[in-house]
Amino acid sequence: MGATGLPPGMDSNLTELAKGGCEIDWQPYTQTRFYTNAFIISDDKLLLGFKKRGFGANLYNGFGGKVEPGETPAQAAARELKEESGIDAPLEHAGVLIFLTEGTEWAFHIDVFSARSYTGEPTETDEMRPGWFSLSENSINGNDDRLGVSSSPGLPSIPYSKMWADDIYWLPHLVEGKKFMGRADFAKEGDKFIMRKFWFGAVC
Ligand SMILES: Nc1ncnc2c1[nH]c(=O)n2[C@H]1C[C@H](O)[C@@H](COP(=O)(O)OP(=O)(O)OP(=O)(O)O)O1
Repeated sequence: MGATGLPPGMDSNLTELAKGGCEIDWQPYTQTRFYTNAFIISDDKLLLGFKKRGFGANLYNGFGGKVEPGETPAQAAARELKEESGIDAPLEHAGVLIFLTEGTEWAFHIDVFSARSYTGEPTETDEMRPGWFSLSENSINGNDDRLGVSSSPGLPSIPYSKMWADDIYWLPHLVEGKKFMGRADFAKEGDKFIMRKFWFGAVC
């Protein structure tokens, strides 16, 4: 923990939402690389993409990627959303996720965005297969989404067991329209990423 009791890399204006994992030190890092991640909410539905290749393949996630030189995070988020799902949306900043993997000297700084409307039709691309998931309170949105029963006809509940392990701690907060910041340190075991330590806070 830093001097304020928050993990390194966090702003000071945060109220703890969730923390856990092993009693280990936060992984040190010397560089930061900037990424984006965007989530579309429409009525009681959430749009996710199934990542077909590359980093995070076979997981559901928001749409995003690297911030290119000369871009703001908001511009990168809009571009990545269009490239990966075919849609445009009035994205608003929703939070920041600092994400580390064991053995790397750098941290992902992921600016997370959300929008409550969009234009265009979500379309499968080389990288992502978009799909809608129910946000209804009647759908079971815990770890075992296989048992999920959605009240949005035909829609499954949010597939947390097939998403990055940190998402369950901040995505419900984003869906409620609240801002967050947090950190998750992962280890790599074979081709799997295991979350070792995490901390998430609400922005006051
Ligand atoms: N732990 C965790 N939770 C939620 N989301 C993420 C993570 N780690 C992550 O990396 N992400 C997100 C951040 C980004 O949206 C993607 C990673 O981007 P990706 O598309 O794989 O990046 P590149 O392929 O390098 O970039 P582009 O080529 O798309 O610019 O996952």
